[in-house]
Amino acid sequence: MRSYSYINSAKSILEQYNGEIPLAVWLKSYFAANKKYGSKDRKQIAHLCYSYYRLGHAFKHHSIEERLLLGVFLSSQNPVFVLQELRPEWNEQIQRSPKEKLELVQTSDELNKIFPWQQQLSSDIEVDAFATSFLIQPDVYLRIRPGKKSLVEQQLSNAQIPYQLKGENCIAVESGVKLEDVIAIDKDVVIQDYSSQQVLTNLQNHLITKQKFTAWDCCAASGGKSILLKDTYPNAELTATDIRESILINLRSRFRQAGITQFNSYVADVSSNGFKSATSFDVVLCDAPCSGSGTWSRTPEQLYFFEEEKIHYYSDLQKRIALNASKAVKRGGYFVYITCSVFKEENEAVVDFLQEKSGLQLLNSTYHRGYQQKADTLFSAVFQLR
Ligand SMILES: C[S@@+](CC[C@H](N)C(=O)[O-])C[C@H]1O[C@@H](n2cnc3c(N)ncnc32)[C@H](O)[C@@H]1O
Repeated sequence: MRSYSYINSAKSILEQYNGEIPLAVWLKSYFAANKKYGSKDRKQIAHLCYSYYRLGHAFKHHSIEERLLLGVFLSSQNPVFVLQELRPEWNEQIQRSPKEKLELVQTSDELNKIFPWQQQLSSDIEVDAFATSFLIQPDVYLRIRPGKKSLVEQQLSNAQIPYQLKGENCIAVESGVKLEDVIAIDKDVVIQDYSSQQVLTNLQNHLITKQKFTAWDCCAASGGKSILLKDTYPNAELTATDIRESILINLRSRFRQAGITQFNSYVADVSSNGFKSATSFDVVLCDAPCSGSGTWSRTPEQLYFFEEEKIHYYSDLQKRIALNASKAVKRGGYFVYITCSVFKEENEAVVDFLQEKSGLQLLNSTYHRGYQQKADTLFSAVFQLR
């Protein structure tokens, strides 16, 4: 295919896609229905589409074609086929940093427009660095499970997969690497973002124990934080709940792989009026549903399609879930509130609300800032019921 065909195919996709389902899922079924694209074509076209959304709300007055070229220039680090033909002078500058490249092409301050919700952004997040991070594809991270480090390093080396150790038990690999055939996922490693791996460090500063204690992961999804908790505190007696049975089926299957056999899991809508847990726990984890704004460089289509009103929707839901869940904390026990959002209304405002309404005392709160290291940004706050 020629460059202009790639541009036209990407343009046609962008005109049809409306952001309702993840772009990766949408593209998969689009390419399955359009067999004429070979694997190289699919890669080029997908890269163009993702690059378009990486611009967020910048360059909105440009045509789709021009935005596709700008997007692919600003968010690629290696020469790109379409630029070779259509903007060879940009390909020569491709290895410059996104900020330098923006200076080459911008007519006004477009960096400020990539992420337009600066009023809602937490003051702990550096605006320019955060906006620039959308132009960079984050890495994929593996958390090595206890006792598996040398095995995992050996397996990656044997398969000649380049990797980088980031701290004791974290490995970064480039996105797109096929890992399933090389490593036992969930048994030996968990695919988990770098910042996501850090969210229990504040709890670990307060709760240092090898003893048994009870823990409830009240928004467990498929159990990423639950497995982290069990690896950190092997004697934790875990209960995992979620509003969706379908995701708990995934959790049970992952737990099987992970060798976690003793646990409770059931469906619970923790936001509902009058919800009350029948049991109380030493530790409650509340990894609440959120805008996901700290993870949008993985899913830049969400940056493009996000509607500001959603921030209030999530904040309200988070307050209801967190307050209901906080009532299940035993005296002396801990409550950990987590989101992958960068909006203060979803984080600092929920912490203030909990301090006012729940009787919990805030011990610490942190942004786990991944935006300058090709990772997600998460927020965590640890409370205690004294
Ligand atoms: C951010 S995800 C949790 C991710 C998970 N802890 C992990 O590490 O993989 C939030 C989860 O909250 C669940 N959820 C949404 N509303 C809920 C509610 N009212 N009660 C309980 N869970 C809810 C969602 O189904 C979703 O799985």
